[in-house]
Amino acid sequence: MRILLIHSDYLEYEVKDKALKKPEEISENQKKGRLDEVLAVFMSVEKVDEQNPEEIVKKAVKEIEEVVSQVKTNNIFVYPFAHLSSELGSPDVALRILKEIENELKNKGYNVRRAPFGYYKAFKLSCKGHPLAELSRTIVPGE
Ligand SMILES: Nc1ncnc2c1ncn2[C@@H]1O[C@H](COS(=O)(=O)NC(=O)[C@@H](N)CO)[C@@H](O)[C@H]1O
Repeated sequence: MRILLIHSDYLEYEVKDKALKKPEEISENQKKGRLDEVLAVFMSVEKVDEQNPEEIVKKAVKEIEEVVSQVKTNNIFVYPFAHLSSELGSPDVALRILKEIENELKNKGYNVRRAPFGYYKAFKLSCKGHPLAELSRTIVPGE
């Protein structure tokens, strides 16, 4: 999994068109979303992650929690992003992993939104620009 973490004044998105034949089913109020004072977490699930999705979920949550504590926010935006890797995992596994990451973070008490999966989306992001505002992580099963 490749992760890009951007500490932002806000992240807002608007769903445009389907990017997959069968994107995630969403309600009307999921077509637009915004969080302020947020850690935006863009994630590309990779083929190798399919070897042990549960381990990837745990490692991703650990990495996200570490950054959240450093930048001192409680708001997290889980954002499916297919452009951080050339070895993408299957959409089904990717969606399952992202939903589990969302749920684990919610269970830990964070305020979490997740952008819809399988759609082209317009988005606006306001990076804060401090030294820890732009971070990336790579996690793989086993290591
Ligand atoms: N492995 C993945 N990790 C994260 N998001 C993914 C992944 N696979 C699919 N998605 C989601 O599905 C959308 C489309 O994925 S995609 O790989 O870019 N596929 C396409 O764009 C297709 N139109 C052609 O393959 C992405 O914007 C993202 O929302």
